[in-house]
Amino acid sequence: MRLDIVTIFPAFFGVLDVSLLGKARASGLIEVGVHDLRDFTHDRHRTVDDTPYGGGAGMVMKPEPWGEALDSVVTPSSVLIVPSPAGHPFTQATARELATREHLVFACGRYEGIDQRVVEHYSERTEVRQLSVGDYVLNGGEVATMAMIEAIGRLVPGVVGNPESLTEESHEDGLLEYPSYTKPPVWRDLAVPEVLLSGNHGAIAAWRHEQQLARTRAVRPDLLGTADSIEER
Ligand SMILES: Nc1c(O)cccc1[N+](=O)[O-]
Repeated sequence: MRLDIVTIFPAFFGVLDVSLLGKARASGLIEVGVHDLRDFTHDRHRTVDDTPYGGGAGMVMKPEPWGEALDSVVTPSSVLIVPSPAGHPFTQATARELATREHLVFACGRYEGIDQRVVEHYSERTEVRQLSVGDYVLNGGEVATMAMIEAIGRLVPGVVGNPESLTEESHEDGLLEYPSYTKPPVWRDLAVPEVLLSGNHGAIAAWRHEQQLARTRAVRPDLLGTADSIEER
């Protein structure tokens, strides 16, 4: 998989050289290119924004630098991802789907966003996905891009050492994950649930599933379907 990121803050993505994704890059499983949008400007001030047509507060990112920057990386087989509060929700299912694609390009907008014609132009040439990581306001697309890259990158085959660890996580099966415990068996008078020490794998699996259901009902009832489908889970 190759990732290309276009941003006015390229240094923000230095963190991609460490941790899991750093290893994935070193092993060649994931290639990453970070591109400074200002390198695609031609004026002395390296201008990337201007005032909005129709008035209003803030500035809008100009289409010209974006066109030159994206032309340098986007191909017909790319997926151009534009993080946006107005985007479709980015979920674990989205991450799983995007982890199967060969080339993802992330366009990190700032200010009031990118001139809409950029999305319109590239929608004629490749797959464009406007995606949101949450219903709150960020100053730009960089944090959202990092979250998406982490969620997607860890699902690329070979990135996570033990693929088993990917199957028992929140949202993988539509439920929140069960609580986890490790040694010591008692800590500050708090004991690990007996069933986990029983060695009875069937009872442990049943307890964990019930914990998933209880947590999901309590914290994220929106993830559950109708009442009967809850019982089926
Ligand atoms: N929420 C938000 C934003 O305010 C700005 C850029 C991207 C996002 N997002 O992906 O959710």
